[in-house]
Amino acid sequence: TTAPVPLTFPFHDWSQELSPHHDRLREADAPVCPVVSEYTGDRLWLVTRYATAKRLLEDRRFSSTAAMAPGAPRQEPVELRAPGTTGDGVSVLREAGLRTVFTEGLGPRAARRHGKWLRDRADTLLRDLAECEGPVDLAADFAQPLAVAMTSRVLLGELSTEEAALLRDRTDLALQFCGATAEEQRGGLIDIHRFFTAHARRLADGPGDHLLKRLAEAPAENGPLGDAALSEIAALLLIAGFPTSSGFLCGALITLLRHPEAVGRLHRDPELIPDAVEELLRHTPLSTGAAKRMATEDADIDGVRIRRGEVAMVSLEAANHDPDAFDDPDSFRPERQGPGHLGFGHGPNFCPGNRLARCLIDAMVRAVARRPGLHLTVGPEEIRWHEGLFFRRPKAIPASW
Ligand code: HEM
Ligand SMILES: CC[C@@H]1NC(=O)[C@H](Cc2c[nH]c3ccccc23)NC1=O
Repeated sequence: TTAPVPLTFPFHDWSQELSPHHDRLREADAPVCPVVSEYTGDRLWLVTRYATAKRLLEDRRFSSTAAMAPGAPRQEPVELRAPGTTGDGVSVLREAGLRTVFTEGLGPRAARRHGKWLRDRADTLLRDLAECEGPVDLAADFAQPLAVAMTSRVLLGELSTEEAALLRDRTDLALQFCGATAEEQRGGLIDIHRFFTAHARRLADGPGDHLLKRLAEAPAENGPLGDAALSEIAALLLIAGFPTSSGFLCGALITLLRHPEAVGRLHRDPELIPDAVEELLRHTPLSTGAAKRMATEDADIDGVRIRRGEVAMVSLEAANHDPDAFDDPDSFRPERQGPGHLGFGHGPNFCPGNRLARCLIDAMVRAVARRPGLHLTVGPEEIRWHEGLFFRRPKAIPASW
């Protein structure tokens, strides 16, 4: 008998329909399954069950930093590091003693400070669209401009329309599994690095109260941030904060428009919006890849021996759809009670931007709930998606009132 051919990863589910592999893996006995990276041939472990995912993500023997190191087994075609950079902005922040400034700059106070104008911007964008005749594109003219506004005013400083377009195109190029050669992807990473080498200091010194300014002006333990460190940090804010927010807002919008009765309930009772935001974060798949951790010592997870140096990946979207954790997981139920979702991960690398992201999503949902009757003008299966992106995003969301 021939050994079973291990699954290759990723599963190529570029739309919001989760791959049938996830169901099969969850039903199979092994909650930790061997897969092979389609692009590097590296052998990796994949976790798809909620309980196993939480346990692994809070297990200190599994390191995110080690999984990013050069030469580590990996899912992505090219290492996410421009030549001459560490490719690990989180460690640059830690070594500069700026993690507290960073997390506070993204924390509840920042979310409250920016909440008012984010809601006004979301409402204005949607009101202007409501005055248009015929169908509108909620991706290009609502979700993405809202994500750009947040990235500019909260994270990086005032980006021009051209700069935002350049950065969106280069992050799409760099952060994808297929659709570009390895050389083109490296070029995308280099262009992002070049952009911030040229502009990070100007953005930090420019107008506004954004995070890059707060980091550049903070009294770092090891002296103020040099240009190279500032550029790495700016690239981290972009890569972690922009394609994720933009893709998520688009995906969450589609989920809302497919559930008009839920939007009607939120219109009548806006107090339900925060719970709806959490259910959107559970239900809406964002990453087509997985959160990766390298074992820094041999570890047994659910009877599977993961050896030191091997990399385990957690599919957060599979865990968020685990029937053992969530009743009828594929249905969108804003009033659902139950365990916390893993839409922002779990454990030491839990998303530090989660408060700001919740505030952004809340602003989007509030604007949609104020104008019920908005609906897709195509069937959900007709929506076209950017194929291959790490963070799913549709090419357009045709809608009308
Ligand atoms: C809807 C929007 C967002 C979602 C769904 C999201 C989700 C996540 C998830 C799941 C992780 C954990 C990855 C892992 O465990 O390896 C993460 C990490 C991270 N996120 Fe977010 N995020 C969003 C927006 C943001 C924003 C706006 C920022 C602002 C800069 C941000 C900054 C980060 C950073 C720096 C990390 C790495 C944390 C670490 O490795 O210690 N995210 N995010
Ligand atoms: C190389 C593939 C790429 N590498 C990562 O570390 C992230 C981890 C992650 C899972 N869901 C998220 C949502 C927002 C931000 C990050 C994540 N996912 C990826 O696809």
